[in-house]
Amino acid sequence: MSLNAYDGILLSSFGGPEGQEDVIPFLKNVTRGTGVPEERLEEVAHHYRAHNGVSPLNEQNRQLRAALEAELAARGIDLPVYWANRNWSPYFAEAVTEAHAHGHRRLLALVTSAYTSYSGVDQYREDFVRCLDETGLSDEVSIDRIREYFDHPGFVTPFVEGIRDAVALLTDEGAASRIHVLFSTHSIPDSAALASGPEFGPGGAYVAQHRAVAGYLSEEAAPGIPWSLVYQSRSGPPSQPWLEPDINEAIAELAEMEYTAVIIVPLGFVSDHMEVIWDLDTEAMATAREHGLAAVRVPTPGTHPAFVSGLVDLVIERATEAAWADRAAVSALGAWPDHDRVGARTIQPQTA
Ligand SMILES: CC1=C(CCC(=O)O)c2cc3nc(cc4[nH]c(cc5[nH]c(cc1n2)c(C)c5CCC(=O)O)c(CCC(=O)O)c4C)C(CCC(=O)O)=C3C
Ligand SMILES: [Fe+2]
Repeated sequence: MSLNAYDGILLSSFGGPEGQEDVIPFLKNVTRGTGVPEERLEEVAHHYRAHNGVSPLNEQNRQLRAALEAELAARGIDLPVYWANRNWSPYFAEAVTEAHAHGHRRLLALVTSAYTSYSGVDQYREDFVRCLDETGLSDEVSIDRIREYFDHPGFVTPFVEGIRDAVALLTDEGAASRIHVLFSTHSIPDSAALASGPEFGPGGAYVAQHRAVAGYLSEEAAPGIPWSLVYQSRSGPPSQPWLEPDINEAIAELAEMEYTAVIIVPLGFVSDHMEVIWDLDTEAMATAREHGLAAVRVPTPGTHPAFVSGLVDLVIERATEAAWADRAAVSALGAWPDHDRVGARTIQPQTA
């Protein structure tokens, strides 16, 4: 298949440290210009230190790139996949310079972030603009960015399977009578949530998207089991309001309400990176144990075949400018709109 609209894919991610000596420089990159307090940085440094200073994220992205290459090849689509990050090497400027040197000019960015937020959308746009400026390639290279895929079948299918497995496991263990599903995502400041799409009310598009997918997953994979949307990985100064409740507080409250088991769904995350293996597998699991609750953490999409193939479907959808009605989406919000192009002389608006 020839997809003339693009000649390369830019797998775009957050980046993470690859050894103890990277931890502090990485955290400085992440928090530059933000009001994250010193105590919080030390706390988070400790999470990385406990894993030899290595974030699992980079290896997960290398595996995702390999899986995408295999899926593209299997479908006869000739597009190279470049991988680059916001906060750690390989940085966007390196990958875009390399892509340009190989003769590629029209890149499509697949971002490892499924929802609308500053971190997941606008900040990537700023990264792309800056990297084209820095490399002097703004006139030659363009970068389009795939739409938010929070309700694409490729992203939700791994969660459907994981939740069904967790229900079955807890039912076998006899804890079924009082299960609660906790859909967990990254807390962000209330003001940032609102700014993600004020037309959706106080939590903005960010909260509306999570609620929509959680509702779908509940019906599809855990019908009749109560659920709630909870938040994790709060940062920033204590004086600033962030989305609540925190997952650990929610677990304590469920124990008081005589629930006996929780299913923890890492709904906001694409792979098992540090926020998942520390804040959920280490902290939230310990909280559940303290309160005598059985707990199962569902896998993230990672390199699940449905996710990988869904990402390739999204590439095809964008490259062929698929009709709106043909764009896959499982939630009531429908397929999220495309974003405008960055670079290549003009910023061309994409029409829906
Ligand atoms: C919405 C969101 C996502 C999901 C969407 C997306 O993927 O973008 C996300 C992902 C991630 N966040 C990550 C790591 C960190 N995030 C931090 C800080 C912050 N995150 C925020 C939000 C988000 N973060 C915010 C509002 C801050 C406060 C500072 C600021 O206003 O920017 C800090 C600094 C320390 C701290 O404050 O916790 C670290 C180290 C990693 C890598 C994990 C690994 O290494 O395996 C990943 C995938
Ligand atoms: Fe973060």
